[in-house]
Amino acid sequence: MTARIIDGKAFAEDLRGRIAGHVNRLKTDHQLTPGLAVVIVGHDPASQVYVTNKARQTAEVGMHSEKYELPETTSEAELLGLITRLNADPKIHGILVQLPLPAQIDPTRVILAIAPEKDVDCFTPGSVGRLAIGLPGPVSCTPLGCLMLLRNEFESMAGLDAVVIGRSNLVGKPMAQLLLRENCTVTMAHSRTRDLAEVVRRADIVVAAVGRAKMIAGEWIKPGATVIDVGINRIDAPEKGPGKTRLVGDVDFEGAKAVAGAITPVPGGVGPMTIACLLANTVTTASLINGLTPPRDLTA
Ligand SMILES: NC(=O)C1=CN([C@@H]2O[C@H](COP(=O)(O)OP(=O)(O)OC[C@H]3O[C@@H](n4cnc5c(N)ncnc54)[C@H](OP(=O)(O)O)[C@@H]3O)[C@@H](O)[C@H]2O)C=CC1
Ligand SMILES: Nc1nc(=O)c2c([nH]1)NC[C@@H]1CN(c3ccc(C(=O)N[C@@H](CCC(=O)O)C(=O)O)cc3)C=[N+]21
Repeated sequence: MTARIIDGKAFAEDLRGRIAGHVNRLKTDHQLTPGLAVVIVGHDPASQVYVTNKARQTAEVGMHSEKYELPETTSEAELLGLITRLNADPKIHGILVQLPLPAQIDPTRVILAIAPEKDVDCFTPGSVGRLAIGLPGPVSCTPLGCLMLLRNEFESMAGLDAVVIGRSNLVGKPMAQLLLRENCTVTMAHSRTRDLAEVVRRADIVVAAVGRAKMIAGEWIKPGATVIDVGINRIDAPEKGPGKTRLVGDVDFEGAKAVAGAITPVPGGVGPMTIACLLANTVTTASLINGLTPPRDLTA
């Protein structure tokens, strides 16, 4: 069996088209231009990829975008000061602070400083709580993107065995919540999981969000399973020339493709969906801040 390749890039393009339509309507009917501020501190390679692709696509859908690139040595007080200014800025409806942050900055303090109504990453306690009890609001961008791709694959996910590898607040935990909401039987795996291969072997749906190049082997995958690869890892690519690199996921793509039913590639899978969902969340928060009902087709 050779897996079908899930084209996240095309799906995201379609989603961005719908977002652009909503942005246009907010502009003409309500004189409202949704605005997104992205803050990056230091040089995490996955964050760099994210920022580059995001700035262009934000402009393409007609939104206002601001980018703050702060040096690795930025203090926690400086970052909190910037967030306070963005919280008060009426042009800004979404604030995204890229993780990971350098060691001198406590991510929890930063997350708690973000105005809840501008929390497009779904990081703050209120947003996380709403997601957990099933109330409407922004949903973490990457899990939302994965969910949209999965819903496109299945008429129903009820009763399927799903394993999420990784338990971060950014990806693993909210992903598990969404799969549970789809009535999957969800297993969460992490660095202390015993016999990960055996856990993965049982799964009809595998979501890998670890950050280790090709660590999920093809032989671990159940024949016919759907594999969603969230990982973004930059590895050396001497075949492209000296000093060149390329992006790979957490799954051994070639190995898994031979057994899986469907699989997302890296690049071109989850990454573009994350960006589209970030834009969708900014439309949602811009609407809510202005007392408007957010478009239903952009949320979970
Ligand atoms: N494509 C996209 O749009 C996005 C991609 N990413 C990428 O996804 C990956 C994960 O991101 P993020 O969740 O933020 O990462 P974190 O580093 O916050 O979390 C990694 C998780 O993987 C687990 N883990 C580490 N080693 C192993 C192992 N050997 N076996 C099983 N589990 C392990 C950790 O377990 P423990 O908790 O026990 O330490 C942890 O829960 C990264 O590559 C990141 O760049 C992230 C966001 C969006
Ligand atoms: N607060 C916070 N929220 C995040 O959502 C977040 C974060 N911090 N820190 C970093 C990770 C990483 N991440 C990516 C998103 C899209 C691509 C992406 O667009 N990927 C393209 C890459 C294309 C290319 O340039 O080759 C693809 O996979 O096709 C990559 C990485 C979001 N993250």
